[in-house]
Amino acid sequence: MSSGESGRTESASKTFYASSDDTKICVVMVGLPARGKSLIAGKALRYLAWVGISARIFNVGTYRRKLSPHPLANFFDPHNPEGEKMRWAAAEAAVSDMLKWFKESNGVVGIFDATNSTKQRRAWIHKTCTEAGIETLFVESSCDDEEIIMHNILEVKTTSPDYKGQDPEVAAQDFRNRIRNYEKVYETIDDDEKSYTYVKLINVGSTVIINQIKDYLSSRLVYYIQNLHIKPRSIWLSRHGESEFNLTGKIGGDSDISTRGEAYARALPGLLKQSGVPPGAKLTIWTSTLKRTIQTARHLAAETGYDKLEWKALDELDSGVCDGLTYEEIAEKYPEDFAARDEDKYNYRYRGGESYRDVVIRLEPIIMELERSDNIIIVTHQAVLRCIYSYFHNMSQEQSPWMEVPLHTLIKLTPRAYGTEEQRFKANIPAVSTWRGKGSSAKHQDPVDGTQPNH
Ligand SMILES: O=P(O)(O)OC[C@H]1O[C@@](CO)(OP(=O)(O)O)[C@@H](O)[C@@H]1O
Repeated sequence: MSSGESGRTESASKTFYASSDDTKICVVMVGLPARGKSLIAGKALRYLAWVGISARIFNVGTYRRKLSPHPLANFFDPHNPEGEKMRWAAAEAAVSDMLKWFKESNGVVGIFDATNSTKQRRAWIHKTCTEAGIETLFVESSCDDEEIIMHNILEVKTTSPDYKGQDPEVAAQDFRNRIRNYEKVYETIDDDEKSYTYVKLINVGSTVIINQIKDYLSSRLVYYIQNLHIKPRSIWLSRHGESEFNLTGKIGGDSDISTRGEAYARALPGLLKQSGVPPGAKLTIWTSTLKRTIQTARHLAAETGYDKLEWKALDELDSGVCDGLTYEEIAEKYPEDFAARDEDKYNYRYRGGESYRDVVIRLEPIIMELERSDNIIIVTHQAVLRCIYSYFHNMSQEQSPWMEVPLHTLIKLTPRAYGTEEQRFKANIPAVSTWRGKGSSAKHQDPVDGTQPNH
């Protein structure tokens, strides 16, 4: 949009991908138990939700639990007819619900989370989906790293509802026996299935084999999945130190940091250390190309020797014709725009500028790179930080643009098997609050009582 055109709210239904493309995909997870399938499924779901694609997981285990809530390992023995019957019934119920969801809720990506361990089962899913006009993407996760398998057995499976209230040691032993039963019939995806679209992940992220990717959405998904790894690491997020514009309540711009902002920049190396960086860990500093983030990371880079990278994609949301104005001035000059932004902040695009939706789209390569990377500290801006944070915490599009992200605070995120762990470290250096509540055009507002600056 060129500068001067009126700001407008993009249709919320518009997704990241071309709206004319009506591809529907069933992502079929494949793999023995404890191979990280549900972890991959959960991450893919979070990514899809973040880029605005309607997606849902259909976990066959959840359906099976309705028929058999706490089965022992022999339930999964392929020679146990009773168990076999129930497992098929559960798979059929899940597929039937998934097809209904595609049709009635306009779903785009259904993730079919089960072992899908035989060629027969996969052929059935492929045929059922094809008949319904849905493409399939098989994602096989195999793993021969005993340490990873043991970790999955203990950390994930002993917390499964299947073993609720049981001694974790007994549960882990039973779960190992369950795996043995699956191994009796397990067939990896091979040349017999080369007409299928599939991705095979060996030891999550170390080796990837890709076959027959046919459309854009599948290629994005495969690219995302192949970037995943499960090595322990953390991601630190910080806004720049308080800027001269923050002090006067002006938005956007490329101002220097204030004296207090500089104090934060000097405190940042200590704050990062205090947050717990594993000894000898490799860490990279990412900033935007704007002065206030570069100045904030300056001492950190000099004192630690960590590599530093400037990303244009991390620049603050472009506020177009409103750049350099205060919220009060915007409300006065562009009252309709001001109200429209409050009405739907995620989708509202500034005249000649961007919306939060636009920022998410330009941040996609950052997320891909983050998934591939080890420890990263990102020094960026309020709106950009909200978008990145909402990816890790699966925060809704309505909520994320209103989230409070205080200045002079370091956020440490550590991805875990299910969800992201968070710790916050506040530098004891005062700063204004740049948070603004709906309907307000106050220069500085405290999110708690809505009136006080955060000094
Ligand atoms: O979307 P809202 O809530 O307006 O927040 C974004 C604004 O945050 C600010 C501060 O008010 O970012 P920044 O951290 O870069 O200083 C503005 O520059 C930017 O326009």
